[in-house]
Amino acid sequence: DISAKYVSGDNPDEAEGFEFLQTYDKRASQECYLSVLSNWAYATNLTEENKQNLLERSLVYAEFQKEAWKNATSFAWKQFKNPSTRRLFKFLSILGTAALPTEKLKELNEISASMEDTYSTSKICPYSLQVVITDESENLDDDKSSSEEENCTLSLEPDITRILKKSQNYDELAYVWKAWRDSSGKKIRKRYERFVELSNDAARLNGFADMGEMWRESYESDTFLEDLENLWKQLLPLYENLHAYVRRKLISKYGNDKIRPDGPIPAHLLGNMWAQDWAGVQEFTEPYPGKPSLDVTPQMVEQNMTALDMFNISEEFFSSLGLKEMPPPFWEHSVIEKPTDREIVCHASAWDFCNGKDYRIKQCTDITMQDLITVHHEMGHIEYYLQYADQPSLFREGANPGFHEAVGDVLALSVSTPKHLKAISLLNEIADDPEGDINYLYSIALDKISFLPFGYLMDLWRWGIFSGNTSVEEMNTKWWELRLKYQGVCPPVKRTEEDFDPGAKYHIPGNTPYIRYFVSFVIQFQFHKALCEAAGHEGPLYKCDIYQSKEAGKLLSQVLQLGSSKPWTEAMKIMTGGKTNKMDAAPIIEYFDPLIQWLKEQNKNYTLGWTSNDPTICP
Ligand SMILES: CC(=O)N[C@@H](CC(=O)O)C(=O)NC[C@H](CC1(C(=O)N[C@@H](Cc2ccc(O)cc2)C(=O)O)CCCC1)C(=O)O
Ligand SMILES: [Zn+2]
Repeated sequence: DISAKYVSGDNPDEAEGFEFLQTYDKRASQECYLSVLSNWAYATNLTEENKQNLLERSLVYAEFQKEAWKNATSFAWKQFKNPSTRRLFKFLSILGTAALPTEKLKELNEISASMEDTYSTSKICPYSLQVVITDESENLDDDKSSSEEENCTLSLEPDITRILKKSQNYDELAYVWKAWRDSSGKKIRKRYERFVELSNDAARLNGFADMGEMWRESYESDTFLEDLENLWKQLLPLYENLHAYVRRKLISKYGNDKIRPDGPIPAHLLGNMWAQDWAGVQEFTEPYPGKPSLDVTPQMVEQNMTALDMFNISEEFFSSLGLKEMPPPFWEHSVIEKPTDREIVCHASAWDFCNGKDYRIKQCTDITMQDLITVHHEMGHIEYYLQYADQPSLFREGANPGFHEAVGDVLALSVSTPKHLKAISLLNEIADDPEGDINYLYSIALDKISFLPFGYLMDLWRWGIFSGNTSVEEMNTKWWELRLKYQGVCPPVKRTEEDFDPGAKYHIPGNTPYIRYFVSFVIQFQFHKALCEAAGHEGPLYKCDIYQSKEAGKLLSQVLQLGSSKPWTEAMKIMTGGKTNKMDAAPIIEYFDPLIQWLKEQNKNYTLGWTSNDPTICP
């Protein structure tokens, strides 16, 4: 509800505008609830009926939004005196895809739901069967009975994810890497091309040049693109040093006939389907082997930990800071384990049902440390929803999307410390010495530093498509040019324009913008530094654990309660105690400094960086 603080100035139009907002706010929450509920029903049970319900409900919601938009834009809201009222109208004046004529909106939603379905139900055959199912059903050996396909039941989560982490067989990894792309991305290329056209139609109806520009609006900054480029320039040395070290370790494992000492790293060897985090190679590349492992997965399994235990551990961290606990409907309606009786979207997600009561997480939780971190990430979204629940519906968003992505990860930076893991008896012993510290920083770098170029290039690629700088005929070639330029990785098998590798990553068929994660991976260290200072931490930043600090919780809560009621620059100023209102790479560089010095020493006689004259195949 909109409290009296939005009382209008003396302008009669403004008083009427204020009344309109009150009515709108109530209706918006109701319509939002129904829309989210139908979205949830489909995501947790991918049936044709649920898809149809979702598509119908989406059209009803669009009609409501169009109606509200017509009313809102009939006011001269830019002259309104009250800044919050003006801000509410500003948000209302961007209609989004609901601006499309009904037929086009129907087509857009239909394509969106079907791409999500294809991605979420994609399966591949095990390496032992060596059968690659593609549209042309070019089975290597035609007389293989169709029963082969029945054995082809490996899904991304948890099966393929586990293989990519565990297998160290070059050819098996290459097979799985290709088979996944054939069964997911390749199948949606045509639909995605049409999806881009319709998205751009919608963007132009909202007064934007293309959908990329409409997405960037969320950052309310006309220096956003150059700010990002500046951050990347500051972070590239960290990434190059990690890349050079890991490449050397992989060469000694797989042989220098597989990886050039000055070349890109084959993308399938880094323990992750998209090479976006390299935690999977920690075991055999860590600086000081033989130290107690920092991956507590074995202990979690040994203690018979359940998904529910993991959620309770996470909630306890939030409440230890004095933040809000998960409300009863959360525990009642969340789906935290992969069901066995139906197909669902396994990609983890947090949901706000817009009624101030119902909040849920959907996660096919695996009993691993990585998934314990993901639980904190998702619960961070829920905490943000809870903190801004009293804002008007239009302000129930993150200060910017990067803020929303940073909340859970900030807490996870404390949870991951050996000290904390020991405190919750997930680690028996810790190597509390300089070598142990380097191993620890290395394990966090494999999550955070390795991610940076991927977090950046995903939307560099998509903005290029939306703007037309990248033509649809060269989508895959452009993708691999960016993957080479920023990530220094290459495809183990030849890629052509028959393929559509970006489509093999959830956020492309899921149409979720991605630059939010690059922003988050930078600002979460600004937040960590600020919260550690509030908690009275002394010593190196990477040793800080804000657990049980009510002061840290108070500062975080002050920022989260704002939602999107103020520009994110003001929220950043509050978080940093007035130090800055910008994204700043200094805290992440400070955090990893001991590791960077160590890596520079290790790399001093070796080549940094990479070259390749064909981005579409490893040299
Ligand atoms: C209804 C709805 O959609 N809700 C939104 C939240 C909201 O907008 O309110 C939502 O739940 N989005 C899902 C998405 C899931 C994950 C993800 O996609 N992560 C990125 C990048 C990354 C990787 C490592 C990491 O530590 C942090 C981020 C990837 O996996 O590539 C998967 C695991 C982690 C987060 C998410 O939670 O952001
Ligand atoms: Zn998130």
